[in-house]
Amino acid sequence: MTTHAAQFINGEWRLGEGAVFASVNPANNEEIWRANAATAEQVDSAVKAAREAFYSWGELAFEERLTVVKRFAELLKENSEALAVAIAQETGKPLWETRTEAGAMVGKIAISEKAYHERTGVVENPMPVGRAVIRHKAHGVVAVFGPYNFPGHLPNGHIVPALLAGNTVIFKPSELTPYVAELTLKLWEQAGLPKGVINLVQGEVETGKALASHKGIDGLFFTGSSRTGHLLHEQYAGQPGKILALEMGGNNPLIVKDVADTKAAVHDIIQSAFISSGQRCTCARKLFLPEGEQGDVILAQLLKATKAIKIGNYDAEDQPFMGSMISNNAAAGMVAAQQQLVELGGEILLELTHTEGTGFVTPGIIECTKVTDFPDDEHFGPLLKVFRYSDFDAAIEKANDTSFGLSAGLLGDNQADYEHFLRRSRAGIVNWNRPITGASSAAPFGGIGASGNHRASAYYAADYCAYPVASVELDKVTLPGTLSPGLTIE
Ligand SMILES: NC(=O)C1=CN([C@@H]2O[C@H](COP(=O)(O)OP(=O)(O)OC[C@H]3O[C@@H](n4cnc5c(N)ncnc54)[C@H](O)[C@@H]3O)[C@@H](O)[C@H]2O)C=CC1
Ligand SMILES: O=C(O)CCC(=O)N[C@@H](CCC(=O)O)C(=O)O
Repeated sequence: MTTHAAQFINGEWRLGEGAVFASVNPANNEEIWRANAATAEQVDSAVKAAREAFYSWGELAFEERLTVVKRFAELLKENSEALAVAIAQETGKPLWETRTEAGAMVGKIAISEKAYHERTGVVENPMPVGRAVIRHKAHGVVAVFGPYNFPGHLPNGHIVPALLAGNTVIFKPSELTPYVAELTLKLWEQAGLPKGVINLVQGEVETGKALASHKGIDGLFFTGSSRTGHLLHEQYAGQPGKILALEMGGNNPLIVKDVADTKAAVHDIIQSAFISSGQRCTCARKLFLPEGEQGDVILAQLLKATKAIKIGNYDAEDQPFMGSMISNNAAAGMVAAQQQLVELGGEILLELTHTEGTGFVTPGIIECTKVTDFPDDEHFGPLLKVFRYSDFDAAIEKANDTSFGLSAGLLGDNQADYEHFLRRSRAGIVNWNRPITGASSAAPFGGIGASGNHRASAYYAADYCAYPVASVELDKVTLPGTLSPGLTIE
């Protein structure tokens, strides 16, 4: 495959001037995309183009910006199958799932429009003299960094609200999913976004560093690993004027207590732990099961159902539940994580196995109750750690024993247990009798601790896309009826 013009800067597709990199289908290693990375100079051109475009884009009426964004939504709908196929080819996720991702991208537009008005609308309050008005203004030029696991939906969750608010954008996608980013940018171009309003810089870490450290950006919206997020946070220290929104990983617990329908519990556990081959930041990593008969029954059913999970190619006619992981390396990393847990005292109940040379793994379940030095790492794949408990409070305490705090859930039929769990749980998403994946775009999405920096995304993304401006206003300069003591104005 030859290189091609993959950098979208100032409304033009340009050849990158950096090193060549490629994207492969992780299921069969077929190359699907190849191009040269953007250099620091090209990143600089993108930032300058975005700055130039900001003045006119930011000053358009909201309805004018919305018109372009709605055209993008129409194009997304028309091209949703092509986009779903591209996401599936590049990530290995099955088509049934990537079709929902393409659908979520369309849904984001109406939700962001509503959030713009509700979260950042104009509010007027009368004052004894004049009125107090709250308005919101765009920050300016913002960088958006995306992860590979939802290469369409998650960057879109930053880009759409950022553009609606009036910012201009430089998008740096994951180097593992450049093809999906390119297709998405072509739709923005077709939608008629003025030149420079959105720019795409593709490349590996060097391109990311050049953008993140560029002095000309006013903000950075990041979804990705906690490790990279922490690096960015350190890099932004001492720059209080720049807005940094970090959506990072999790080490998420799911507790089961007193359920009548054990099959339903098994369903919700599988949806929580193994959807997207465990590559969702919200996935359950730790499962707390009660000691005794109920826990034994659920565990036996879970092992049986997990063993039966269908794994396969994204386009198999009989669709699999799990496709390939993102890469051979990521899959090998999961085998290493499993081995590390065994060395720490974990007991494999269902082995995670890897088809070497591909991203395919089978889901694994490992009993970790006796692991004393449990590592607080996010294992971003289909490996579920099981802990048996005798005391609910002790289970909640152990569930909270993590530096992360993204999602948590209780499967249990007793409402009082849920209310107790909700009070004690330390996470940004706390669910009851539902899987802990599949968060709603109509709610805030973010975590505490090492999972984020209190700039929740999804419905609350509007908040970090604009800053509030408070004004006290009166139509004419007017002398007050009563002057302050000691003043004489004649
Ligand atoms: N909380 C949330 O909303 C979500 C969090 N995630 C997390 O994302 C991770 C998986 O995504 P990955 O693509 O592996 O994340 P990553 O952190 O490796 O990469 C994210 C982005 O940052 C860039 N990047 C990497 N190192 C950089 C550096 N030193 N300077 C500047 N840019 C850099 C990458 O090129 C990519 O565009 C998981 O940890 C997952 O939990 C994924 C989805 C949602
Ligand atoms: O951002 C939104 O609009 C809602 C959040 C969302 O879609 N979350 C998904 C995927 C996030 C991930 O884990 O990568 C989910 O909760 O399953």
